[in-house]
Amino acid sequence: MGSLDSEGQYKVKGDGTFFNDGREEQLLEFVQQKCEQNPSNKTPEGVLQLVDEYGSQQKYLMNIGSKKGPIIVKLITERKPQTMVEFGSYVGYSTILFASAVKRNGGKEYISFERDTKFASIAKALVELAGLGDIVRFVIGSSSKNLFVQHGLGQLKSIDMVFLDHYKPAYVRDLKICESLGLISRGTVLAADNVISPGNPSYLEYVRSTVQEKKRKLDSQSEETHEKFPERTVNQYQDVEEDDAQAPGDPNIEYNSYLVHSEEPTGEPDGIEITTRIS
Ligand SMILES: C[S@@+](CC[C@H](N)C(=O)[O-])C[C@H]1O[C@@H](n2cnc3c(N)ncnc32)[C@H](O)[C@@H]1O
Repeated sequence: MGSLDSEGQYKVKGDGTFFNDGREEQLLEFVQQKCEQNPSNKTPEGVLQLVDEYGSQQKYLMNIGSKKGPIIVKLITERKPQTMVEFGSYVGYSTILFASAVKRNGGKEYISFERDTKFASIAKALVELAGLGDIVRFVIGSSSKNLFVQHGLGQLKSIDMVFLDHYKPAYVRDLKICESLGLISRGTVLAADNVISPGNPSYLEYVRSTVQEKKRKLDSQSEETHEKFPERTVNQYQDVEEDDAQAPGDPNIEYNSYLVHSEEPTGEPDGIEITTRIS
Protein backbone atom coordinates (compact mmCIF):
# COMPACT_ATOMS: atom_id res chain seq x y z
CA MET A 1 0.00 0.00 0.00
CA GLY A 2 1.10 3.57 -0.50
CA SER A 3 3.29 4.62 2.40
CA LEU A 4 2.55 8.27 2.93
CA ASP A 5 4.45 10.41 5.42
CA SER A 6 2.96 13.63 6.79
CA GLU A 7 3.95 15.43 3.58
CA GLY A 8 1.94 12.87 1.60
CA GLN A 9 -1.34 13.53 3.40
CA TYR A 10 -4.48 13.78 1.30
CA LYS A 11 -5.78 17.17 0.27
CA VAL A 12 -8.27 18.58 2.79
CA LYS A 13 -11.92 17.77 2.20
CA GLY A 14 -13.08 21.40 2.27
CA ASP A 15 -16.62 22.66 2.81
CA GLY A 16 -17.88 22.14 -0.71
CA THR A 17 -18.28 19.09 -2.94
CA PHE A 18 -15.75 16.39 -2.19
CA PHE A 19 -16.92 13.57 -4.45
CA ASN A 20 -18.84 12.86 -7.66
CA ASP A 21 -17.62 15.98 -9.44
CA GLY A 22 -15.52 14.20 -12.08
CA ARG A 23 -12.58 13.41 -9.79
CA GLU A 24 -13.32 9.66 -9.73
CA GLU A 25 -13.15 9.41 -13.56
CA GLN A 26 -10.00 11.55 -13.47
CA LEU A 27 -8.48 9.20 -10.90
CA LEU A 28 -9.20 6.14 -13.05
CA GLU A 29 -7.61 7.78 -16.07
CA PHE A 30 -4.57 8.74 -13.98
CA VAL A 31 -4.08 5.18 -12.67
CA GLN A 32 -4.70 3.57 -16.08
CA GLN A 33 -2.15 5.86 -17.72
CA LYS A 34 0.49 5.16 -15.07
CA CYS A 35 -0.13 1.41 -15.42
CA GLU A 36 0.23 1.62 -19.19
CA GLN A 37 3.49 3.54 -18.85
CA ASN A 38 4.75 1.10 -16.24
CA PRO A 39 2.98 -2.28 -16.07
CA SER A 40 4.80 -3.15 -12.82
CA ASN A 41 2.24 -0.83 -11.14
CA LYS A 42 -0.41 -3.49 -11.77
CA THR A 43 -0.32 -4.93 -8.27
CA PRO A 44 -2.46 -4.13 -5.20
CA GLU A 45 0.42 -2.10 -3.71
CA GLY A 46 1.15 -0.34 -7.01
CA VAL A 47 -2.48 0.68 -7.62
CA LEU A 48 -2.96 1.86 -4.01
CA GLN A 49 0.25 3.89 -4.24
CA LEU A 50 -1.13 5.63 -7.34
CA VAL A 51 -4.52 6.31 -5.70
CA ASP A 52 -2.70 7.80 -2.70
CA GLU A 53 -0.60 9.90 -5.07
CA TYR A 54 -3.76 11.31 -6.68
CA GLY A 55 -5.39 11.97 -3.28
CA SER A 56 -2.35 13.80 -1.93
CA GLN A 57 -1.33 15.72 -5.04
CA GLN A 58 -4.59 16.34 -6.89
CA LYS A 59 -7.93 16.00 -5.11
CA TYR A 60 -9.24 14.60 -1.84
CA LEU A 61 -10.74 11.09 -2.03
CA MET A 62 -12.94 9.58 0.70
CA ASN A 63 -10.76 6.46 1.08
CA ILE A 64 -9.84 4.76 4.33
CA GLY A 65 -6.21 5.61 3.56
CA SER A 66 -2.85 4.38 4.75
CA LYS A 67 -3.25 5.20 8.47
CA LYS A 68 -6.52 3.41 9.31
CA GLY A 69 -6.17 0.72 6.61
CA PRO A 70 -3.40 -1.27 8.37
CA ILE A 71 -5.56 -1.64 11.52
CA ILE A 72 -7.98 -3.77 9.51
CA VAL A 73 -5.25 -5.53 7.51
CA LYS A 74 -3.80 -6.67 10.87
CA LEU A 75 -7.23 -8.02 11.90
CA ILE A 76 -7.55 -9.90 8.60
CA THR A 77 -4.08 -11.39 9.10
CA GLU A 78 -5.02 -12.54 12.62
CA ARG A 79 -8.56 -13.80 11.92
CA LYS A 80 -8.10 -15.08 8.35
CA PRO A 81 -11.72 -14.57 7.16
CA GLN A 82 -12.96 -16.87 4.40
CA THR A 83 -15.74 -14.46 3.43
CA MET A 84 -15.45 -10.73 4.01
CA VAL A 85 -18.14 -8.18 3.20
CA GLU A 86 -17.66 -4.45 2.69
CA PHE A 87 -20.40 -1.80 2.69
CA GLY A 88 -19.29 1.12 0.49
CA SER A 89 -16.67 0.48 -2.24
CA TYR A 90 -16.35 4.05 -3.56
CA VAL A 91 -13.31 3.81 -5.93
CA GLY A 92 -12.14 0.51 -4.47
CA TYR A 93 -9.26 1.59 -2.21
CA SER A 94 -10.43 -0.44 0.81
CA THR A 95 -11.58 -3.19 -1.57
CA ILE A 96 -8.05 -3.59 -2.97
CA LEU A 97 -6.31 -3.24 0.39
CA PHE A 98 -8.53 -5.71 2.26
CA ALA A 99 -9.27 -8.19 -0.56
CA SER A 100 -5.53 -8.50 -1.12
CA ALA A 101 -5.06 -9.32 2.59
CA VAL A 102 -7.98 -11.79 2.53
CA LYS A 103 -6.44 -13.55 -0.51
CA ARG A 104 -2.94 -13.66 1.07
CA ASN A 105 -4.47 -15.26 4.15
CA GLY A 106 -6.28 -18.04 2.31
CA GLY A 107 -9.75 -16.40 2.11
CA LYS A 108 -12.26 -17.24 -0.63
CA GLU A 109 -14.41 -14.19 -1.30
CA TYR A 110 -14.57 -10.43 -0.80
CA ILE A 111 -18.04 -9.03 -1.48
CA SER A 112 -18.27 -5.27 -1.90
CA PHE A 113 -21.69 -3.56 -1.76
CA GLU A 114 -21.84 -0.20 -3.55
CA ARG A 115 -24.96 1.82 -4.26
CA ASP A 116 -23.55 4.01 -7.02
CA THR A 117 -23.16 2.35 -10.45
CA LYS A 118 -20.40 4.69 -11.62
CA PHE A 119 -18.32 4.28 -8.45
CA ALA A 120 -18.74 0.50 -8.64
CA SER A 121 -17.51 0.42 -12.25
CA ILE A 122 -14.45 2.55 -11.37
CA ALA A 123 -13.74 0.34 -8.35
CA LYS A 124 -14.08 -2.77 -10.53
CA ALA A 125 -11.63 -1.38 -13.10
CA LEU A 126 -9.07 -0.59 -10.37
CA VAL A 127 -9.58 -4.00 -8.72
CA GLU A 128 -8.90 -5.66 -12.10
CA LEU A 129 -5.76 -3.56 -12.57
CA ALA A 130 -4.62 -4.67 -9.12
CA GLY A 131 -5.07 -8.33 -10.16
CA LEU A 132 -7.85 -9.07 -7.65
CA GLY A 133 -10.74 -9.77 -10.04
CA ASP A 134 -10.73 -13.43 -8.99
CA ILE A 135 -11.64 -12.79 -5.36
CA VAL A 136 -13.79 -9.62 -5.43
CA ARG A 137 -17.50 -9.58 -6.24
CA PHE A 138 -19.35 -6.26 -6.49
CA VAL A 139 -23.03 -6.05 -5.59
CA ILE A 140 -24.52 -2.86 -6.98
CA GLY A 141 -27.45 -1.04 -5.37
CA SER A 142 -28.65 -0.40 -1.84
CA SER A 143 -26.80 -2.62 0.63
CA SER A 144 -29.91 -3.16 2.78
CA LYS A 145 -32.05 -4.44 -0.08
CA ASN A 146 -29.19 -6.42 -1.60
CA LEU A 147 -28.41 -8.23 1.65
CA PHE A 148 -31.89 -9.79 1.44
CA VAL A 149 -31.45 -10.49 -2.28
CA GLN A 150 -27.99 -12.08 -1.94
CA HIS A 151 -29.14 -14.19 0.99
CA GLY A 152 -32.29 -15.25 -0.86
CA LEU A 153 -30.22 -16.33 -3.88
CA GLY A 154 -27.96 -18.42 -1.64
CA GLN A 155 -24.97 -16.25 -2.55
CA LEU A 156 -24.37 -15.02 0.99
CA LYS A 157 -24.63 -17.65 3.69
CA SER A 158 -22.24 -16.47 6.41
CA ILE A 159 -19.83 -13.63 6.97
CA ASP A 160 -16.53 -13.86 8.86
CA MET A 161 -15.64 -10.18 8.71
CA VAL A 162 -17.54 -6.99 7.83
CA PHE A 163 -16.18 -3.56 6.98
CA LEU A 164 -18.80 -0.83 7.39
CA ASP A 165 -18.01 2.36 5.50
CA HIS A 166 -21.16 3.53 3.68
CA TYR A 167 -24.08 5.76 4.66
CA LYS A 168 -23.47 6.36 8.36
CA PRO A 169 -27.13 6.03 9.50
CA ALA A 170 -27.24 2.63 7.68
CA TYR A 171 -24.58 0.94 9.85
CA VAL A 172 -27.10 -0.22 12.49
CA ARG A 173 -29.78 -1.03 9.93
CA ASP A 174 -27.46 -3.28 7.88
CA LEU A 175 -25.98 -4.94 10.95
CA LYS A 176 -29.50 -5.78 12.15
CA ILE A 177 -30.35 -7.22 8.73
CA CYS A 178 -27.19 -9.39 8.85
CA GLU A 179 -28.15 -10.55 12.36
CA SER A 180 -31.73 -11.36 11.37
CA LEU A 181 -30.52 -13.34 8.33
CA GLY A 182 -28.21 -15.39 10.55
CA LEU A 183 -25.08 -14.10 8.81
CA ILE A 184 -23.26 -13.12 12.01
CA SER A 185 -21.76 -16.15 13.77
CA ARG A 186 -19.73 -16.47 16.92
CA GLY A 187 -16.32 -14.99 16.08
CA THR A 188 -17.58 -12.77 13.23
CA VAL A 189 -15.72 -9.45 13.38
CA LEU A 190 -17.14 -6.04 12.45
CA ALA A 191 -14.86 -3.10 11.67
CA ALA A 192 -16.71 0.23 11.45
CA ASP A 193 -15.01 3.28 9.98
CA ASN A 194 -15.55 6.95 10.86
CA VAL A 195 -16.88 6.44 14.37
CA ILE A 196 -15.15 9.66 15.46
CA SER A 197 -15.27 11.70 12.24
CA PRO A 198 -18.12 12.31 11.46
CA GLY A 199 -19.05 9.92 14.32
CA ASN A 200 -21.73 7.28 14.67
CA PRO A 201 -23.28 7.36 18.18
CA SER A 202 -26.23 5.08 17.27
CA TYR A 203 -23.88 2.37 16.00
CA LEU A 204 -21.56 2.62 19.01
CA GLU A 205 -24.54 2.47 21.34
CA TYR A 206 -25.89 -0.64 19.57
CA VAL A 207 -22.68 -2.70 19.49
CA ARG A 208 -21.79 -1.71 23.07
CA SER A 209 -25.24 -2.48 24.52
CA THR A 210 -25.90 -5.51 26.68
CA VAL A 211 -28.46 -8.13 25.63
CA GLN A 212 -30.86 -6.75 28.27
CA GLU A 213 -30.48 -3.18 27.00
CA LYS A 214 -31.14 -4.26 23.41
CA LYS A 215 -34.22 -6.29 24.41
CA ARG A 216 -35.59 -3.36 26.37
CA LYS A 217 -35.10 -1.06 23.40
CA LEU A 218 -36.70 -3.52 20.99
CA ASP A 219 -39.68 -3.93 23.37
CA SER A 220 -40.20 -0.19 23.51
CA GLN A 221 -40.19 -0.18 19.66
CA SER A 222 -37.97 2.89 19.63
CA GLU A 223 -37.24 3.90 16.08
CA GLU A 224 -33.79 4.61 14.67
CA THR A 225 -33.65 8.26 13.74
CA HIS A 226 -31.11 10.53 12.15
CA GLU A 227 -31.10 12.82 15.16
CA LYS A 228 -27.62 11.86 16.29
CA PHE A 229 -25.92 12.63 12.97
CA PRO A 230 -24.70 15.95 11.63
CA GLU A 231 -26.94 17.31 8.85
CA ARG A 232 -24.13 16.96 6.29
CA THR A 233 -23.82 13.23 7.05
CA VAL A 234 -27.56 12.59 6.75
CA ASN A 235 -27.80 14.52 3.49
CA GLN A 236 -24.57 13.22 1.95
CA TYR A 237 -26.37 11.00 -0.56
CA GLN A 238 -29.49 13.14 -0.78
CA ASP A 239 -30.13 12.34 -4.41
CA VAL A 240 -30.94 8.73 -3.52
CA GLU A 241 -34.10 7.47 -1.92
CA GLU A 242 -34.09 6.50 1.71
CA ASP A 243 -33.90 2.74 2.16
CA ASP A 244 -36.92 0.90 3.45
CA ALA A 245 -35.46 -2.61 3.82
CA GLN A 246 -35.18 -3.34 7.51
CA ALA A 247 -35.05 -6.16 10.05
CA PRO A 248 -35.32 -6.19 13.84
CA GLY A 249 -31.90 -7.75 14.46
CA ASP A 250 -31.12 -10.35 17.09
CA PRO A 251 -30.87 -8.79 20.54
CA ASN A 252 -29.52 -12.06 21.99
CA ILE A 253 -26.22 -11.60 20.22
CA GLU A 254 -23.47 -10.49 22.58
CA TYR A 255 -20.57 -8.43 21.31
CA ASN A 256 -17.22 -7.34 22.62
CA SER A 257 -16.38 -3.93 21.20
CA TYR A 258 -13.53 -1.45 21.40
CA LEU A 259 -12.32 1.68 19.64
CA VAL A 260 -8.97 2.05 17.91
CA HIS A 261 -7.92 5.67 17.49
CA SER A 262 -6.31 6.70 14.24
CA GLU A 263 -6.41 9.36 11.53
CA GLU A 264 -8.13 10.13 8.27
CA PRO A 265 -5.76 10.34 5.27
CA THR A 266 -6.02 14.13 5.70
CA GLY A 267 -4.59 13.88 9.25
CA GLU A 268 -7.97 14.53 10.91
CA PRO A 269 -8.51 12.37 14.05
CA ASP A 270 -10.81 9.39 13.51
CA GLY A 271 -11.30 5.87 14.81
CA ILE A 272 -12.42 2.36 13.95
CA GLU A 273 -14.75 0.39 16.18
CA ILE A 274 -13.77 -3.29 16.26
CA THR A 275 -16.56 -5.58 17.38
CA THR A 276 -16.55 -9.36 17.78
CA ARG A 277 -19.56 -11.58 18.40
CA ILE A 278 -18.76 -13.51 21.57
CA SER A 279 -21.99 -15.44 22.16
C1 LIG B 1 -16.72 6.61 2.34
S1 LIG B 1 -17.13 5.91 0.82
C2 LIG B 1 -16.34 4.32 0.89
C3 LIG B 1 -14.83 4.38 0.89
C4 LIG B 1 -14.17 3.04 0.73
N1 LIG B 1 -14.70 2.05 1.66
C5 LIG B 1 -12.69 3.16 0.94
O1 LIG B 1 -12.27 3.28 2.10
O2 LIG B 1 -11.93 3.14 -0.02
C6 LIG B 1 -18.83 5.50 1.01
C7 LIG B 1 -19.45 4.77 -0.19
O3 LIG B 1 -20.66 4.16 0.25
C8 LIG B 1 -21.60 4.20 -0.81
N2 LIG B 1 -22.93 4.03 -0.20
C9 LIG B 1 -23.64 4.92 0.53
N3 LIG B 1 -24.80 4.39 0.95
C10 LIG B 1 -24.81 3.10 0.49
C11 LIG B 1 -25.72 2.03 0.59
N4 LIG B 1 -26.86 2.13 1.29
N5 LIG B 1 -25.41 0.86 -0.01
C12 LIG B 1 -24.25 0.70 -0.67
N6 LIG B 1 -23.34 1.70 -0.81
C13 LIG B 1 -23.62 2.87 -0.24
C14 LIG B 1 -21.37 5.55 -1.46
O4 LIG B 1 -21.87 5.58 -2.78
C15 LIG B 1 -19.84 5.67 -1.36
O5 LIG B 1 -19.24 5.20 -2.53
